[in-house]
Amino acid sequence: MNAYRIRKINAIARKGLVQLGQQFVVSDDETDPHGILVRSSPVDTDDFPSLLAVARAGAGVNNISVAKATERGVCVFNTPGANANAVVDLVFPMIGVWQRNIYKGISFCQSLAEIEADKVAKEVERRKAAFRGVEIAGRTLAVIGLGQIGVRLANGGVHRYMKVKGFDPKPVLANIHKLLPDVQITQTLSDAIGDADIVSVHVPLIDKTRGMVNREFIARMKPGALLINYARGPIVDEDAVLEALASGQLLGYIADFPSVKLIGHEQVLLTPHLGASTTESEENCARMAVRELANYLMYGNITNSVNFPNIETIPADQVRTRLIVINRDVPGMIAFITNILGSHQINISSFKNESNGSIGYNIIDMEQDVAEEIITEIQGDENVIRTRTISFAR
Ligand SMILES: NC(=O)c1ccc[n+]([C@@H]2O[C@H](COP(=O)([O-])OP(=O)(O)OC[C@H]3O[C@@H](n4cnc5c(N)ncnc54)[C@H](O)[C@@H]3O)[C@@H](O)[C@H]2O)c1
Ligand SMILES: O=C(O)CC[C@@H](O)C(=O)O
Repeated sequence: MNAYRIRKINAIARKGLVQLGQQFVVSDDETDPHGILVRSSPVDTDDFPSLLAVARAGAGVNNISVAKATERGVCVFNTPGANANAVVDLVFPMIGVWQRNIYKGISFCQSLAEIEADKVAKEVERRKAAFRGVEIAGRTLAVIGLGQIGVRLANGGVHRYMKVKGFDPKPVLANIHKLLPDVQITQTLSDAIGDADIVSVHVPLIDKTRGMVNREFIARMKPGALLINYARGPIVDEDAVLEALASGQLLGYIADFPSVKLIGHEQVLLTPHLGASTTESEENCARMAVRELANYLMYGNITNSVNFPNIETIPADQVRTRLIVINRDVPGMIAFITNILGSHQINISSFKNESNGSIGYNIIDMEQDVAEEIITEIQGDENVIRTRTISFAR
């Protein structure tokens, strides 16, 4: 087999890239890749004719044309949890920076460079009352979105002696099992945010969450609360935030997504999309994304896809051909595929099928070569999105 061509978009940590063996050629400017490794840059999967898969080294996939990818049988991966510690590790310090007026205190200290050395200590004691803050212990934290980040943040709040509430309309059970018992899961959004001093949003950017934090959302919050957005900029309606800051409904807004409207506002603290920017997180994401992509390209196996079901099977020694069939999940597809193979006297040594409710994914192993016409016959069905054969030269 010729090498798989990988296009690397954005900086992907070396500790991940080195996992790619000689079967892969990685470059920043490949125009017709089989696989793409990306972080936050936009990817239109229709731009790449031979594309089989995109691996997002990170959580959010709003920068990738997932719907188009699904229609073309292109698998999209992300790396759940790989950068969650990094985000939580930043949100709590940022709450402290706000609640304790640290950013104002730091710039005050810098201004002391201008005065005489023997007056510095006296000036510090004279002026420090202006930067007195409030503690987070005892305050109520509402976490919206109890996923990989939300659960860690909620538990972190408990460890900081906060009263913690969490809301998620469709949580993943495995995440909920990791919540500390002291976290109160609410049935409604209002129950979570109604009396919270701090509301932190950790949901993906999808159609339903775009502009989710709007005037109505903010009106349901406790007056004078702090709003935090380390999820995505467009989840929050910035005009609504600015109005609420002016009226006192919100005391402050902390976000990872600077915009012209927010920059320079004295009740807004901004970081430059730094949530996942730690050495550990970048390495975790890169390792995970590379493993997912390589396993898909070499074997058709799927772990952590956002548009295809998880499926994994190791080819037995005697297998020569692995046929992958990606189809719309309608009745009769398995019978359709096996009937065609059977009618050509092809013996199937292993057949594995998984569905995510809309896409069916089949891995069919055979101990012989399969003629191109047979694949074309399968591909001819209107519900077959894509076929692919992987040959194992033994
Ligand atoms: N600032 C950064 O650098 C950074 C880093 C990592 C992730 N993120 C963003 O944070 C998001 C969450 O990351 P994660 O790893 O926790 O993802 P996740 O998929 O583990 O969790 C997201 C959770 O949000 C829930 N959810 C969806 N719609 C909701 C709604 N309307 N109300 C409440 N909950 C809702 C989902 O059910 C899920 O449990 C990502 O999609 C990404 O956009 C940003
Ligand atoms: O790659 C990054 O630096 C940010 C990643 C983050 O936004 C995510 O969604 O995981």
